[in-house]
Amino acid sequence: MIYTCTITPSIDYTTYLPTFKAGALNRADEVYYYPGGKGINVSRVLQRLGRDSIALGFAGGFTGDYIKQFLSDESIQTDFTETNQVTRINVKVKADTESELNGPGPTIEGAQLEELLQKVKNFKQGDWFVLAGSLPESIPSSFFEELAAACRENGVHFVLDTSGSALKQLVQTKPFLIKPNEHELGELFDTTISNKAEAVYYAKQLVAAGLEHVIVSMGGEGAILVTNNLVLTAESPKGTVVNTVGAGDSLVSGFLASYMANKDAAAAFRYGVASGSATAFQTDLCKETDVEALLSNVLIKNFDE
Ligand SMILES: Nc1ncnc2c1ncn2[C@@H]1O[C@H](COP(=O)(O)OP(=O)(O)OP(=O)(O)O)[C@@H](O)[C@H]1O
Ligand SMILES: O=P(O)(O)OC[C@@]1(O)O[C@H](CO)[C@@H](O)[C@@H]1O
Repeated sequence: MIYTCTITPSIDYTTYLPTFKAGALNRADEVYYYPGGKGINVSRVLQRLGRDSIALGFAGGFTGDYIKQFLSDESIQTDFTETNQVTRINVKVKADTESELNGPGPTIEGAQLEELLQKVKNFKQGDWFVLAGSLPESIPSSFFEELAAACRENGVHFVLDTSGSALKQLVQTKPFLIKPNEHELGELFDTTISNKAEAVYYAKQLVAAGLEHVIVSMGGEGAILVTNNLVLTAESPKGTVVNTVGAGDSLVSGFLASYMANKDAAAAFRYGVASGSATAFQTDLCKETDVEALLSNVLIKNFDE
């Protein structure tokens, strides 16, 4: 089974308007209320690609109920730990520029963390655990290290998509896959990454330190993949960008769905990049037919030093 975990879920209140003026009253033409948070997006795309998963994490209040109902309507199993706080609403403004306003994560009590840890300890060999999204500073990083250790002990593949100091700490647990974007990879090495050659240079250091698959996503520029025996670059397909929220999560889902089917990292990389772009080209997350239609437009090359 694949388990996704979103410590800080959200409702993504996604608004479309021609122009946005800070400090003025703006009126949107269209609005959408999607369940969000990176692990939840991964579960939603996996479901669209024909893979079951169980979405874990913390949810509470009327927004938490909305998220659970929405996922249940999409036939996605959930096993959230209930909090007594209202799950955040993240505001996404799609106008002449894209702006985002994300709320803070919840405060989680010790007993609630313990509940999640016990769930992870019960995973079986060959299961997958995708920990994705921001990890509140109020939760000690030792907790996430315990989750990673439980995965290692039970033969569970650990996939990590987070940022900031949490990424710095957890990269040392040598996940099966990490997928930072170029800014997150830059933060990890206290530098700025501005092209694929630089991304490859730093991703190689992570693989040398024991990570199995490092994908660095670079928005409209595509992505790179480094493993022990592959160094690949991908140019993403061209298209009309509508909403890039969740594009990175779609890349992760596409990679995992394909990798589980064929155990072929290069093919999975192509599928992941196509999934990311398919999401960027529509309001909601991609569907399987959108991904299949873009596959041949992803240009994969071996990286030449
Ligand atoms: N403008 C774009 N045109 C085509 N493809 C895109 C575009 N933006 C994103 N993508 C696709 O989606 C993938 C992931 O995008 P990106 O690097 O923006 O992820 P991210 O920063 O993790 O996003 P998020 O956190 O919103 O999920 C890219 O590798 C690419 O395949
Ligand atoms: O605040 P975080 O946890 O870093 O990111 C949360 C978020 O921006 O990421 C997802 C897209 O990847 C959205 O669904 C969600 O609103």
